[in-house]
Amino acid sequence: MTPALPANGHKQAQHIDARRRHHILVFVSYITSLVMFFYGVRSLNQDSLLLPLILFATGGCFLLNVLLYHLSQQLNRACIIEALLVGTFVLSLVYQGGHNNTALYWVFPFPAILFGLLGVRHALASNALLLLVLGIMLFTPDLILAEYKEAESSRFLASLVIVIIVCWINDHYRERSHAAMEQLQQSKELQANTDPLTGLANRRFLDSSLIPALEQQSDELLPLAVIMCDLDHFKQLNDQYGHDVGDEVLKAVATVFKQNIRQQDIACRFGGEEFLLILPHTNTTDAHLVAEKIRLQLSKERLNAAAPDYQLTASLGVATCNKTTAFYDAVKMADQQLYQAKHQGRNQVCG
Ligand SMILES: Nc1nc2c(ncn2[C@@H]2O[C@H](COP(=O)(O)OP(=O)(O)OP(=O)(O)O)[C@@H](O)[C@H]2O)c(=O)[nH]1
Repeated sequence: MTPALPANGHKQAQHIDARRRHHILVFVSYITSLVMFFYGVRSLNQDSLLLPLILFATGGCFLLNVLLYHLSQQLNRACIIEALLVGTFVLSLVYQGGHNNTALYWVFPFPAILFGLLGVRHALASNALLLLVLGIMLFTPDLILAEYKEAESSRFLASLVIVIIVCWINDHYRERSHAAMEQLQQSKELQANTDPLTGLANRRFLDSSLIPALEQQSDELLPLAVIMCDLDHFKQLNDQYGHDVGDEVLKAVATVFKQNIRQQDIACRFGGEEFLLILPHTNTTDAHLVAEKIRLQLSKERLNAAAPDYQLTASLGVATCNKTTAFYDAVKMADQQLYQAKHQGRNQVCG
């Protein structure tokens, strides 16, 4: 298996994006309710109570939504409710006309707010819907209380379309550039964690990905078995047939690992001709069986053409780790078992 485990960069990017939406939600909620209450009080001396009612009710809803969000931390739900409130407020304000018929001026910030709260696709759809309903309201004067001049309505709608398109282009390319940067970061991380010769994980992978994963998902990974595997008399192969043949054998060994471990297991090139197999949710007995199977498969590898006199074998040491913090202790133990296997004559499994 090639290194994969947790995508740290992806999680970090998601966290930053959630902070962005959090700040938009909180800012819009408090500032909108403040403005609503201010204009609500100012419009109390009008003949009709409709405007103060719209302003107080919407201000109250914005405030309630943000308070519920602070309690529940349900960002998605709060953003959807906020978007619905924004839509309802815009439509009711345009319907009524607002203070001195200034309702249309207040509509302009809302396309950007919808993009900030909902993400590009949903924001584009809701802005299009808002635009459609506003268009119907403005060009069917009988439907609304307020009176807008035709020239005012058409220019308002034209400039609103421009605002929506600019917001859409901006957010679309912001999302795309973030996705491209994240992909680049992930491929760099993968490259840094991969041994170029065998394509297996390298030692850096253990610290950068496995240890954090062990801390975050210990229930899914523990007990974790480790198998340390070292090829026997590899120096002799190099000396007799050259480094290139040695490299080909290392690649063949990596293939044997990939073919004999599960999807969730990790094969890591630990040193020159030393490999570490990491088997999540595996006890010592099962790990021993896997080690034995791999030992047998390696000894069956035929290198006749490349190295006719060399019989590939390996010595393996097995240990298990039951605690997140004890991973390197288990590696050390597996290494001691490997030393024991070498000492007892090689081509065997200990531990
Ligand atoms: N071809 C090749 N050889 C490597 C690579 N990395 C390490 N080696 C060789 O692996 C050999 C390891 O030799 P030793 O540590 O003496 O071990 P050994 O000959 O396998 O003997 P035992 O482990 O005791 O059975 C050395 O000759 C290293 O040069 C590599 O990337 N490619």
